[in-house]
Amino acid sequence: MKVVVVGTGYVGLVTGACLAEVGTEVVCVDVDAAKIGRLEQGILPIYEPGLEEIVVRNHRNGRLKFSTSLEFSIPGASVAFIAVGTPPGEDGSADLRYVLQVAKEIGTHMTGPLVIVTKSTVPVGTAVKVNRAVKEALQARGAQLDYDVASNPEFLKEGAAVADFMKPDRIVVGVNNERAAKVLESLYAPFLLNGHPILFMDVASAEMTKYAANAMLATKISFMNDIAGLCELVGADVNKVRKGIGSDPRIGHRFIYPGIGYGGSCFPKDVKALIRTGLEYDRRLRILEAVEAVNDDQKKVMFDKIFRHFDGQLKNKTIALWGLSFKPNTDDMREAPSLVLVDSLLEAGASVRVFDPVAMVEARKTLGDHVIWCSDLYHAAEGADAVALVTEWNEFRLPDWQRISARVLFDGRNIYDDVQLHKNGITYYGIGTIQPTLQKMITI
Ligand SMILES: NC(=O)c1ccc[n+]([C@@H]2O[C@H](COP(=O)([O-])OP(=O)(O)OC[C@H]3O[C@@H](n4cnc5c(N)ncnc54)[C@H](O)[C@@H]3O)[C@@H](O)[C@H]2O)c1
Ligand SMILES: O=c1ccn([C@@H]2O[C@H](COP(=O)(O)OP(=O)(O)O[C@H]3O[C@H](CO)[C@@H](O)[C@H](O)[C@H]3O)[C@@H](O)[C@H]2O)c(=O)[nH]1
Repeated sequence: MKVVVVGTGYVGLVTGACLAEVGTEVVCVDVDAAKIGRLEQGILPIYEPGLEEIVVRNHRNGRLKFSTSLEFSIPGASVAFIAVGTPPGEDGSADLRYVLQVAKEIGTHMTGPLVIVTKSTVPVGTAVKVNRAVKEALQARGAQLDYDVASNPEFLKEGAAVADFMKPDRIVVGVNNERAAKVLESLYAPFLLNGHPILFMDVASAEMTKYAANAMLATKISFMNDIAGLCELVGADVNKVRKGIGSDPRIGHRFIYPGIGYGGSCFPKDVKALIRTGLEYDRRLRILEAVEAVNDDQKKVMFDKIFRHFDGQLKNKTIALWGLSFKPNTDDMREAPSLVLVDSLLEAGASVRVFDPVAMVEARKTLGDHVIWCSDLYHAAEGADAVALVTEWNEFRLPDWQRISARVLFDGRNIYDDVQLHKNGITYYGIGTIQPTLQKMITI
């Protein structure tokens, strides 16, 4: 089977490479000619563990091709995935212009029967718009070709994208007829060997499933961040509370880690878009409004702790940041909480030294020369008054504290052991853990 994937970002490139890996003939198409040129040479536009290997291997063996031309790529394809961005518009709604542009191009260039699949995250009703755009483009050229429009939202996580795609918990497919279902079932058959299901449903439900999944995960995180804030006030330790509640299988251990707020290209924008869809139907999604508000506040929590610790005097203070990306194992800086923290620190007059294992090139595009770029965690900590752990990269987990002169540590992801840090003479602030002032009171 031949497949065209339009858009070679996180989703499109991973989809194309993983489909090629199991034997499908794939052409990945993108308007960004420089990106396509680099991909042809085996240079990837993003850092994603395991991706380079399968891209290069399948490109070499000829199953994975790259092109800037949908016109030349689409003949002979049975499936066309639309995997372009759906960034938030000014009112928070998903901007569908790229999706509909691609739909129009597909209608303009398709030459035979085709299943057109939206893989981008799109609000309910988008498949209808895609259908209309394809139909109009076909009519404009006087062509009559069979096609179906299906919805197949993607659930991969950045940093684990290849593993998530190769071994999905489930594959959700929204279809209008049996014909499209059969094509997609055979395309995905190699990924279902681990027993996880392909869930067929109507198109609107598939589109909604994606937003509901991300909204639920974001809700779990904001809920825990709210509880973490209360833990600090009452003198409880959220790490213990997390284990205590996670052990109930109805709650589960995953996605209940407090931190400095969720970031990335999905949760913030998808929560916004779902709230917006609610408003279009005159229905306020009050839980999600709170989820978003809690997250906005959570991104400021670490700065507030630093500010209070230094009695509001951050001029002439140097703060070292460990990690910049919105989560480990990615260089994605979209909506990264580190950006909010850096802004606040600079505004308060602090100087900021930063190190991230892979996101520095990407981060430099936003932070420029406003921070001091360092070569590793120890270099970042050199001469710093405090260290702030922002992203829980593995290489930050076991530092040699003897090499760190700063006597205060702000742990934005609760990865360190406060007792061990105290032994090393370091004052420790976690998120939702027992704070130093209260620790002293408890000791007294
Ligand atoms: N990033 C994720 O982890 C993730 C996971 C699941 C779903 N999604 C959703 O998938 C979609 C894509 O996300 P992403 O992070 O891969 O986006 P991205 O911004 O990384 O990549 C989008 C790509 O589409 C290309 N493009 C734009 N218009 C085009 C056109 N007309 N023709 C060809 N190419 C075009 C861009 O050049 C870019 O390379 C979004 O809707 C997103 O919400 C993302
Ligand atoms: O317990 C947790 C889990 C995550 N996070 C934060 O939440 C954000 C998102 O993390 P994660 O979900 O792991 O990464 P994404 O790549 O954004 O993946 C989410 O967004 C994708 C795009 O829609 C979906 O496909 C995935 O299923 C969904 O997990 C990051 O800032 C994390 O630090 C927490 O604060 N606490």
